[in-house]
Amino acid sequence: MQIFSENLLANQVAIVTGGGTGIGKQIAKTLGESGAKVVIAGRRKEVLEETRNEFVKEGIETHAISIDIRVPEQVQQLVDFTVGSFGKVDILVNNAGGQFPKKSEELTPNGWNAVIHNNLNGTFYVTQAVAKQMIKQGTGGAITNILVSFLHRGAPGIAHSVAARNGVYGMMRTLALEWAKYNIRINSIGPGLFVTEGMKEEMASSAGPHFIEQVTQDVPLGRTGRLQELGWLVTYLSCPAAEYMTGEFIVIDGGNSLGRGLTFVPY
Ligand SMILES: CCCCCCCCCCC/C=C/C(=O)SCCNC(=O)CCNC(=O)[C@H](O)C(C)(C)COP(=O)(O)OP(=O)(O)OC[C@H]1O[C@@H](n2cnc3c(N)ncnc32)[C@H](O)[C@@H]1OP(=O)(O)O
Ligand SMILES: NC(=O)C1=CN([C@@H]2O[C@H](COP(=O)(O)OP(=O)(O)OC[C@H]3O[C@@H](n4cnc5c(N)ncnc54)[C@H](OP(=O)(O)O)[C@@H]3O)[C@@H](O)[C@H]2O)C=CC1
Repeated sequence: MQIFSENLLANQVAIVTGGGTGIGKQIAKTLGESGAKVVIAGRRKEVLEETRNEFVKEGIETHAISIDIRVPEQVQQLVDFTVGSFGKVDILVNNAGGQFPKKSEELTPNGWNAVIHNNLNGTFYVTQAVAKQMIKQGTGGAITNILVSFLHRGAPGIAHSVAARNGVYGMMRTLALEWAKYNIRINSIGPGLFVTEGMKEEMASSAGPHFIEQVTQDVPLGRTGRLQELGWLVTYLSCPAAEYMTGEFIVIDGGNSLGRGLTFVPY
């Protein structure tokens, strides 16, 4: 279903980290279907090339680059590659990230650091490098971070990830203030459960075969999210309709983070 005009983001250039798979792939596709030129970035070259070929067949102007967001020099290569390919960058989606479930008392310092480094440091490196380019261009920009729905509530088994995402949240609020004068807006999205291969692999070892059904039972809207719904939300945040929004965190989880609700109802 095409919700937005196919010219909405014409002449806009978007970078999507982790754009070769899952949520990032769908976000990049939806931005492309609204007219944006897209650069997808991740570590696995073959996966990126496969996605790029798919997009190009669909008429989306796409380039792909293999980089690790944890390595500042490679992050700069991503920005240079984007500017070299499409002349500028207007939209950034910080989607690359993830974690592994582990009881906190069993987490090793390396395990903790690995997740903090990827989700917090990596996101900062990309955000800073892209924003410097946007400041140089002088035409503003829209940055969206993909975080998690349980940011403020907490989630047993993934303390490292919740800590890192809250770090990104704090960073976002501060950068929204610092960069408003450049008309660079920065917002975040908190997805609930969206079925992707990455999510299934991550949960496979610890959560058991019925994980998805169990989580879905707690979702008032009674289903998992559709990837397209995240694509639309990022498109909205990246387009002129959201020009007055910055520093915000939007949860999209079918009501899951409301919990089970009150047991007492007055009717
Ligand atoms: C959870 C309850 C929620 C209830 C309701 C929820 C509704 C929404 C649920 C949605 C949850 C979110 C889903 C997603 O995020 S989907 C995304 C899926 N993709 C991923 O998560 C990718 C995960 N992987 C990575 O990002 C990287 O592999 C990672 C950063 C984790 C590690 O990379 P790195 O290359 O640095 O790792 P090393 O191999 O060098 O290891 C470093 C140390 O980390 C330990 N480690 C790494 N992986 C694991 C693992 N799978 N299990 C245990 N430990 C791991 C590793 O052992 C090293 O430590 P040591 O040296 O001490 O051994
Ligand atoms: N699916 C879900 O229910 C939810 C997902 N999220 C978050 O959404 C994002 C996407 O998740 P999803 O699509 O499900 O899972 P994926 O595992 O498919 O997505 C993770 C993507 O990030 C890339 N990536 C990870 N680390 C790096 C790195 N250091 N440098 C460059 N790229 C990297 C991966 O590519 P590669 O391995 O090739 O580098 C991959 O494309 C993640 O941040 C996840 O935590 C949040 C809430 C719920």
